[in-house]
Amino acid sequence: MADDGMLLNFDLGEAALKPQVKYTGGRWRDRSHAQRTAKGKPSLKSWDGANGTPVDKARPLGRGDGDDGNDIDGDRPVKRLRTSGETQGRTHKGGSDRTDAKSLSYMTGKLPPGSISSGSRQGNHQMTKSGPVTSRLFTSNPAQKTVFDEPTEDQEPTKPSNAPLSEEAENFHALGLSRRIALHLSSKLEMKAPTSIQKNTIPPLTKDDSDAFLQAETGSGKTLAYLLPIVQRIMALSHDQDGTSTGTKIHRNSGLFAIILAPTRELCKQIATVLEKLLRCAPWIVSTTVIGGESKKSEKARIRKGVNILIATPGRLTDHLDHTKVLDVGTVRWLVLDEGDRLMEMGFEEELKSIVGQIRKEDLKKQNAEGVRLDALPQRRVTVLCSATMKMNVQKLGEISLQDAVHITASKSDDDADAEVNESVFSAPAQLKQSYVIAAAKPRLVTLIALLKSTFARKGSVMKAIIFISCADSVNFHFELLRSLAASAASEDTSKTANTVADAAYITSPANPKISLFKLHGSLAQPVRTATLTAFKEEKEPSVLITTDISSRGLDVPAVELVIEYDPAFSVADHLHRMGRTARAGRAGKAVLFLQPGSEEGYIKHLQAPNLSGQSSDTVIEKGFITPISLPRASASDAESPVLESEKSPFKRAEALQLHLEQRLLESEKTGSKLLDSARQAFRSHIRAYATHVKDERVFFDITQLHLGHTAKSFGLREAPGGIGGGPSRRVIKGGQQKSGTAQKRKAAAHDSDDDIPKNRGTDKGDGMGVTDEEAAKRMRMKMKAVMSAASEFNIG
Ligand SMILES: Nc1ncnc2c1ncn2[C@@H]1O[C@H](COP(=O)(O)OP(=O)(O)OP(=O)(O)O)[C@@H](O)[C@H]1O
Repeated sequence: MADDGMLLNFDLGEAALKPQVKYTGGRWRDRSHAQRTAKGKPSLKSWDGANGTPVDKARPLGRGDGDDGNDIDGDRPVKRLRTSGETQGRTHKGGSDRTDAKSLSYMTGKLPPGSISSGSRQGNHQMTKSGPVTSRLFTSNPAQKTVFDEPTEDQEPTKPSNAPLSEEAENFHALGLSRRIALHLSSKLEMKAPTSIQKNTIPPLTKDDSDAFLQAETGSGKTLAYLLPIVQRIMALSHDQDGTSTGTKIHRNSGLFAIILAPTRELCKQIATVLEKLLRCAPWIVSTTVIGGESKKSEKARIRKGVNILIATPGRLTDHLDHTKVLDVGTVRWLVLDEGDRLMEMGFEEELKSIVGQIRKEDLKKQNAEGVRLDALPQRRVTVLCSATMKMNVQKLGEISLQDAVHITASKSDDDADAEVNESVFSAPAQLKQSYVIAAAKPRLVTLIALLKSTFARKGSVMKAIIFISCADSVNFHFELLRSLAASAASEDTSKTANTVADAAYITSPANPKISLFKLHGSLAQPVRTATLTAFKEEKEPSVLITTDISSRGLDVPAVELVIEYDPAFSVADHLHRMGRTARAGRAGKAVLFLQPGSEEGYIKHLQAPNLSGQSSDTVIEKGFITPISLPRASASDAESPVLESEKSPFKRAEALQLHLEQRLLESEKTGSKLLDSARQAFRSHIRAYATHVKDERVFFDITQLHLGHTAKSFGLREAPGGIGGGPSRRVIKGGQQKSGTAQKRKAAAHDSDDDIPKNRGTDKGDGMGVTDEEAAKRMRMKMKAVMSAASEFNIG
C-alpha cells in the first residue's frame, strides 16, 4: 500500500488513539455532544498540552466540509490544527485548507465514494496503512518574514526605457547611415527611429576605429547597434552615402570583414536572422554561421565559397581556425563579442584568447585578394564587446580583447554613463513589472500551476510565457508533468518537436482551452532545439516555454509577455537577462520570481529593484484555483476532461491537485511512463544546481537551509530520493550532517545536466552544449569544487 496513494488525511492530534463509541439516533447536535462528552471534550475549543495554548480543534474522523453531506459543523468553517513551526497567520477563506481522505481518495480513484479508511496522523504527515507518509501541503512550512506592501492604486504607466526614440527627434540617416539602409529599415523592417543605444553607437562606429564596449538594457536593440555600422562600412566600399555606385564590386569572395561571436547556437542563429533581413538591401554581402551541432563539412564548404560576415560560437570558430585552411582572417576588421560576460562565464576564455591572438597575428591586409583597396573599412581591427550587464569577467575579457575602448551606453551624457558604471545600475527595462511570490517548498508546484492558471484565465491577457528552471532534468520533468496525457499517449508524431511541444494540461481555462507547452534546454539535439524555438516563436495560440538559462541571453521573442523564474537565477545578472526576455523594445512585460520563506527572502532587498511587488503563495493559489482545475484526459478518445469539481475551495483544490500529481507519479511505474524516475532525477539535479549560485548570493540560496523532504514534494515525490552525492535515500540537509562517497560525487557532478556549465568542448568544440567528455568533466569538477565550498556538508563537488 505504500505507493498506492490511498491516503489517510485525518488530523487526530498527537494523542494516542482511543476506542471509538458510535452514537446513533436523535438529533445530530445531541449525537455530537454525546460523542464529545464521551471523549472528555466539553467544548469545541481544545487545549494544546505541548504549547499550553488554546488551539482550534482538529476535525474528527470522516467528517468533511460537506463532501459527504454529513458536515457536523454546518456552515461554520473548520480550521485545521496548527502545529509548532507552521506558518502563522494563514486564514484560508472558505473552510479548511485540507482535503479529506475520502474525497481525495475518491478523486484519485482509489476509494469509492462513501468508504472510509482508518489510520493515524503523525506530526504533519499522513499515514497510509502500511506506513509510508506523505506530508501535508500547508503545514510545517517555514514562516515568511516579508511584509507585503499594500497594493497601490493604478499608477501612471511607466515610460519605456528601451523603446525607439521619437521619429521627429531622430532618424537613421541623420546618424550617418546611407539613405539606402535608412529606407530599408523604415520600409521593410518597420524601424523608423533608432533606440538610445543605437543613436549613441552608430556615429562613433561608422566614423572612428576605436574599440567599444556597448552596454544597455535588455531588449534595447544592441544587435542592430553593432550590425548597422559594420554593414554601412562594407557597403561604403561599393556605394556612397546616397547609394551611388563607387565602381568597386564587392562580393562574397572579397574577404571576411567581420566575425561575431555569441555564447549559444540559438543566439548565433538569431543574430544571423537579423543580419539576413538587414542585408536584403545589400544582397552582394554574404553572411553565414558556424556553430556546434551542425555539419562541419557543410560549414567548411560555405567558408570556401566565400563569406563577408561570420557569426560563430567560440568553440566552433577555434576549430575552423585550426583546421579550415581557406579561412583567411587577414581582412577581418571587426570582432564582436556579444554577451561578453556569458562567453567568459561559460569557460570560453582560452578560445577567446586564441581567436583574438590568431586574428591579431595575421598581418592586416589593406587590400583584398583582388586588389580592391579596403579604405572604407577601419584601418585597424576593431573589437566590440556587448552586454546588458557587466560582471568582473567582462573586465578580464576587455583586457584580453579591447585596446583604447570607448564605453557606450544608452545614457544621454558621459556623466550619466559614469553614474551607470559606478552604481552598476544595469537595471531591467523601466516598464517591466517585476514581482515575487513567497512560496514554501511544499506548495511550490501547485503555486506555479495556480499562477499559470490565473495567467491564462482571460483570453488574450498573456500570449507567451517563459518559465526558467535551473537544470535540464527539471525542465524535462515539469514538461512531462504539465503536458496533456492524451498527447503523450498518442505519440505517433515523428517530427523534430514530437517530444518538445505538446498541449498543456491543468492550466487551461474556458477562455483558453488550448495552451501549447514547449521545452528547451542544452541537452537536446541541435535540430530539435532549432525546431522547438522556431515553433515557439511562430505559435499563434497561447504558449508556455519551459527552459533553462540557455534561453536567458539574447533570445528575442517579442510576444513574450510574462517571465516566471520558478528557480531563481544563479546571479543577479542572469536574473536581469532572464527577465529581459519580456518588455523588449518598449513593449510591456511582467516578471515573477519565486522565492522560499527564509534566507531567500533576503534576496528581495539584494535585488534593489524599484517597485518590486510581492505576494504569498496563498494569494496566488486563491486567485488561480478560484475555478475548478481540469485534469488531463487519460487518452485522446476521452471526450471530457475530468475536472476537480468536488473540491470547492482553492486550497482544497490545491491539495487535491497535489495528491493527484503524486498519484500520477506512483502510477507511472505501472504504466512505464517513467514520470517517477524523471521526478527523482529532476530533484537530484535541482539540488545540485541549487548549490551553484554565485558566491556572493549563496547567503540567500543557502543549501543548508533546504529541506529535502519538502523540496521533494515540489517534484510530486513523497520522499526525497537518494543518490544526491551517493548518500542515503532520506536526508535533511541541516547543520552539516551529510556525508557521501567522493567517487559518486564526482560522477554526479560530471553528469550534471545543467546548461550553465559547458560540457562538450573537448571534442566537438561546439558551444559547450552536448555530450560530456573527460576534459569537460575535469573542468566541471573544478568549477563545481569552486562553487560548492559553502556547501561542503553536501559534498557533491
Ligand atoms: N530601432 C528600432 N525600432 C524598433 N524596434 C527595434 C529597433 N531596434 C531593435 N528593435 C527590436 O528590438 C528588439 C530587441 O533587440 P535586440 O535583440 O537587439 O536587443 P538587445 O539589446 O540585444 O537585447 P538583449 O540584451 O536581451 O540581447 C528586437 O525585436 C528588435 O527587432
